[in-house]
Amino acid sequence: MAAHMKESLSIFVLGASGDLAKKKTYPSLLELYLHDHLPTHTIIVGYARSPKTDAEFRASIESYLKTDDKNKKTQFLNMCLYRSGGYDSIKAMRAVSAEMLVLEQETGLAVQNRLFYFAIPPNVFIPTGRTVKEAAYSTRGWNRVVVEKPFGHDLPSFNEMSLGMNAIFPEDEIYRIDHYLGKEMVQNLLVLRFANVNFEPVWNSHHISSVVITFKEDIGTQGRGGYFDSYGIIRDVMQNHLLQVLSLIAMEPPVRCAGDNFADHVRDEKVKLLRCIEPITLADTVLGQYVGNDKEEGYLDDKTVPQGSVTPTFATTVLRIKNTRWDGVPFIMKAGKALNERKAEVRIQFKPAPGASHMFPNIDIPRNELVLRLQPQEAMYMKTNVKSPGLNTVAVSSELDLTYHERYANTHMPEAYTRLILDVLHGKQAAFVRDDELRAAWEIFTPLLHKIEEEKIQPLPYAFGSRGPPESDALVESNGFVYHQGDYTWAKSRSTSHL
Ligand SMILES: NC(=O)C1=CN([C@@H]2O[C@H](COP(=O)(O)OP(=O)(O)OC[C@H]3O[C@@H](n4cnc5c(N)ncnc54)[C@H](OP(=O)(O)O)[C@@H]3O)[C@@H](O)[C@H]2O)C=CC1
Ligand SMILES: O=C1O[C@H](COP(=O)(O)O)[C@@H](O)[C@H](O)[C@H]1O
Repeated sequence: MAAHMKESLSIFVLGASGDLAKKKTYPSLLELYLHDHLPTHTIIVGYARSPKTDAEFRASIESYLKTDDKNKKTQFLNMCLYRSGGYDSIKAMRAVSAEMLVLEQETGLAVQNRLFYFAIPPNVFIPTGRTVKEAAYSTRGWNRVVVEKPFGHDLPSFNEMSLGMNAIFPEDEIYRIDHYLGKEMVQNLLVLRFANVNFEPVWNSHHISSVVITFKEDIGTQGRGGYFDSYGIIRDVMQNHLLQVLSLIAMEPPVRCAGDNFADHVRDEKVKLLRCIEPITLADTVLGQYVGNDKEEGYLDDKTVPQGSVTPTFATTVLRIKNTRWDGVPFIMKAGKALNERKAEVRIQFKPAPGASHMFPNIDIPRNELVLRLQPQEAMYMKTNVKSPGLNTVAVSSELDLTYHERYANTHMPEAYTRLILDVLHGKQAAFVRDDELRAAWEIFTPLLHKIEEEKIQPLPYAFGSRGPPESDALVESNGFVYHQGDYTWAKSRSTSHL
């Protein structure tokens, strides 16, 4: 019998009535179901405070479940139950657990695994954790708990949460999701760096002049300003998603990148790297907040944002890694909402080719850049200088280009959450964040966050739909990034630029 038929699985989605559950958790569970990654005997029980019948709950998630296969969608919805109760109610949770036990026992399978997905706000993690542990843990299989950010607000609050969670669950049962670790290009980083001969020799301060990690959204807070305002862009994406990407770009080679028990090899290297990063300073940071125009409202126009808020919706900051490989190479993070485009990318800019300016006098030769575009449309391209084809002898900036949707046109690209939930089912922790990683991450960001908040630093205004405050480009430029003003355009548009 295949392994996934020998064990039953009960998935408890705590906070099932909320936004995250609807938009991410259930659609990813459906994706796993459609691709036959859920055990044959799977039950999904949603749990939250609001009372709803199964039918009402199914109706509330139905429109978020995207598939053309109506039969499968109905079958999936029939697997989804819903029960209500308080997050600290042992009695209510026990009743749900007893009901699940009956269904598990009906399968006749001896191994009964349980996954608890915490799609709930962090202030109820600990009471929920206690309730689940006491009232719903399986005694006949594994138990795994998936938790979502934010993992604290700063170092002291993280330490408090970590103490509370660690008193309930051992580390190998906790899966802290950072969904950026589930993105295709992020998952690709280990293979790209360590399974190729060409990158590792130049992956250091001798050849790389700067690394820019960019996150841009072209929408504002859209009524979610209440949540966003107490976090700001630094906590929302930099301290977690972008720092995870940075860690994988910059860490030393792990002992193993695949096979059994490799998770801690990778996570050990990430922690080691994070501990070499100096706390960020305000002098190395530009903060911005978007203002509206005739079409779009500004941040302060969002009714859910407190009047006069100085929360940054944009930030550029420089991280300095003090180790043998990277000393002197600025790692620049840029992130913002309400900008000119939606994009997440890593841009590794190389130093000028030695002697090139002497050999090609009066020619402005752009820097080589390796660009890893995480979204939209995954791509990896190396901006490379070549002679223009034909009789002409001028140089052109071109690219060695791997565009995923062209090269892997028929490959299914799962959602980040889908890959990560599948890893949980397989007990793989490499793409989840360990407790000590988070502590090291907060150590880098907390002094800056406290300074911004204590001194109420006023962010610079930038227009909705712009590239952010111009002071950001000045900071990036002063850290050695060279923006080539030429007219390079991607070959797709069938034009090239002459140097
Ligand atoms: N396979 C593919 O899909 C490929 C696509 N392309 C496309 O071709 C286009 C050009 O690519 P590329 O040259 O890599 O990217 P861009 O020209 O968009 O950006 C280059 C870098 O310069 C920064 N920048 C942009 N404008 C300025 C400015 N005025 N001052 C200072 N810095 C600036 C950008 O920052 P910021 O992001 O903050 O604006 C970015 O870091 C892009 O649309 C790219 O997606 C190229 C190659 C392959
Ligand atoms: O965690 C978050 O991420 C999203 C961006 O995720 P993406 O996969 O669409 O890039 C961001 O919009 C949100 O503010 C933040 O909390």
